[in-house]
Amino acid sequence: MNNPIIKVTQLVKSYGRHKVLNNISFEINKGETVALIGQNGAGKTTLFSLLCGYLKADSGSMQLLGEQPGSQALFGKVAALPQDAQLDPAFSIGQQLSFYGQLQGLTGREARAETERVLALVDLAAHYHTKAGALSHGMRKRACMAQAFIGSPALILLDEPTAGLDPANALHIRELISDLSQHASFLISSHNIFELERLCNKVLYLQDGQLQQHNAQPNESIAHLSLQLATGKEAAAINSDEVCQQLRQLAGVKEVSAGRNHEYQLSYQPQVVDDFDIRLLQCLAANGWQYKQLSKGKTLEQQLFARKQAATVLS
Ligand SMILES: Nc1ncnc2c1ncn2[C@@H]1O[C@H](COP(=O)(O)OP(=O)(O)OP(=O)(O)O)[C@@H](O)[C@H]1O
Repeated sequence: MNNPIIKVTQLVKSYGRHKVLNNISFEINKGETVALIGQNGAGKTTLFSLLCGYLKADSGSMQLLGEQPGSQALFGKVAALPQDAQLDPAFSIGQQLSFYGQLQGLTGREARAETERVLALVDLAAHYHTKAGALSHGMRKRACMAQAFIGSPALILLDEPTAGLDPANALHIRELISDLSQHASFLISSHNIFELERLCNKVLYLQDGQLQQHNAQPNESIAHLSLQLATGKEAAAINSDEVCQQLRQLAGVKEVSAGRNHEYQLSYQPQVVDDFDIRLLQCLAANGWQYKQLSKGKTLEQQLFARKQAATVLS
């Protein structure tokens, strides 16, 4: 039997007359790393706050590991990094994280060892005794993240974990999440969909109070290619309708669409021809078109953008 780590059913949350979450339902299973995406104000933090038990829903039900959000039984099993997580500036981060560990039932010695372990994970091992107020914004953020890792929880909720981090630290945190995802399930919100695309195998997309869900895993029966033609002097003469027409004639092609700057998106059935790339390059060469970039796969941005366009057309 499938026992979801998170089960949300027909959840509704309004602020006054503003219905932020309108009857949303979803499940997250053990071992999944799930992205929560949505525009500013879409309701991501509201959903996180509900899951953490900081806010009460108007209606609907939520279960985390079979328990109600905020339940004492979840202490140590579910960890959260809120968007505006803060540490007390007057105390050392080691003291604060150790205290949190002791609240989870660790002895003083165990809590100190655990704090050292999680601070090392986020490259702050040398700052055990540094007061939170003396850390940079990015270091404080990493310290808060370390707190979320204390005690090896089964479910970790991260609201914008890499916002405000420099690229090297953001990469380090992504790698850390990727390593830890072998042992814990993650729900991660971020505006950086490239990072979510690499980390997550499922995407929850909040829009207008509704949730759309889709797998970030590639569909084996349909493959995608992004092609950009060279933008030299001759490129101005390239007729994109003509390019689309020629590409559509290739065996296995399902769909071709033209974007800006001589960019084209192709979807095709890889099982129809096993040398599709070569045939595509032959087609370009035969027409005198040079490619600037050719990349496999469809980015999450393209998937979401396509969904949005479709929704706009339907409405
Ligand atoms: N305490 C509150 N009282 C009234 N309205 C609120 C409150 N908190 C949030 N909202 C509104 O609810 C909507 C969702 O806010 P929320 O912070 O959940 O969005 P978000 O997706 O996290 O946005 P962002 O990406 O900007 O962080 C917004 O329109 C916001 O103005």
